[in-house]
Amino acid sequence: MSTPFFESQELTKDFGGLRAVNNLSFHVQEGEIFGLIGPNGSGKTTVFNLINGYYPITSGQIRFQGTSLNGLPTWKICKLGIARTFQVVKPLRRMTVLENVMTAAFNHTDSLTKSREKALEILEFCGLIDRKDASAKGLPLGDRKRLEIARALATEPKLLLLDETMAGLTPQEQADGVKLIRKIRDSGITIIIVEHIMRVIMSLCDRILCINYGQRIAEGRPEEVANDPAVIEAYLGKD
Ligand SMILES: Nc1ncnc2c1ncn2[C@@H]1O[C@H](COP(=O)(O)OP(=O)(O)OP(=O)(O)O)[C@@H](O)[C@H]1O
Repeated sequence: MSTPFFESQELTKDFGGLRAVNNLSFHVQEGEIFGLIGPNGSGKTTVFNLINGYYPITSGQIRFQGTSLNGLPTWKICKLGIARTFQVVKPLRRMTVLENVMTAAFNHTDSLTKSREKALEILEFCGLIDRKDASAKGLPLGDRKRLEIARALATEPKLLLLDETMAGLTPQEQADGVKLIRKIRDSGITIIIVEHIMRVIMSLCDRILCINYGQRIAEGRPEEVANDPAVIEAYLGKD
């Protein structure tokens, strides 16, 4: 059997007495958009924090292109080709949009010229080029979310973890966001996306894993997961 592009095996995370992620196994194929959904507090962001090394794993394994990520620091995981965005976006406020993206581009180069070239290319790709000289602190939310994605892309990931990039956006901004995410995948980057907006998840994902209390409750194609009684119960309750 060939090595999976990304795999989590029996992943578990305890915060004291709270088991936030419980024996969670899944894999992602290269080129997929893979959705991770579940009610509030079900463990989605914690899974991202384990993948990118922000929290140590309690037990289990995470492998990326055959390499174990267990125990690696976040910067090494980023160098291996995994980038993420954060639910609450925090750009470097005193820098411009371009400078923000340049700092991320230094992941692969020491050259100012090359980081600038890379950042300009990414800003063009993300539809932010007209904002390049704007201060990051004054950006409206839609642009701040795009900047967050641009900064992640500038690290040149093979796998991108998107954490609620659509929250708080207008329907038009969401539609533009969906287009951008498809364009990112079409450029050869595999995506795991955490998102509460079901319209977005259903239209984007090849496969979806739904978790509750840190445990798998369903996995499959979007329509299969959306119609799964365990998923409906987790979101809406039993009655
Ligand atoms: N650093 C931490 N210390 C203690 N408990 C934590 C910590 N981080 C998360 N938790 C707990 O772990 C559980 C899972 O939280 P997590 O943020 O991963 O859920 P989530 O599915 O991303 O939620 P949401 O959809 O609301 O963002 C929750 O009960 C949360 O309170």
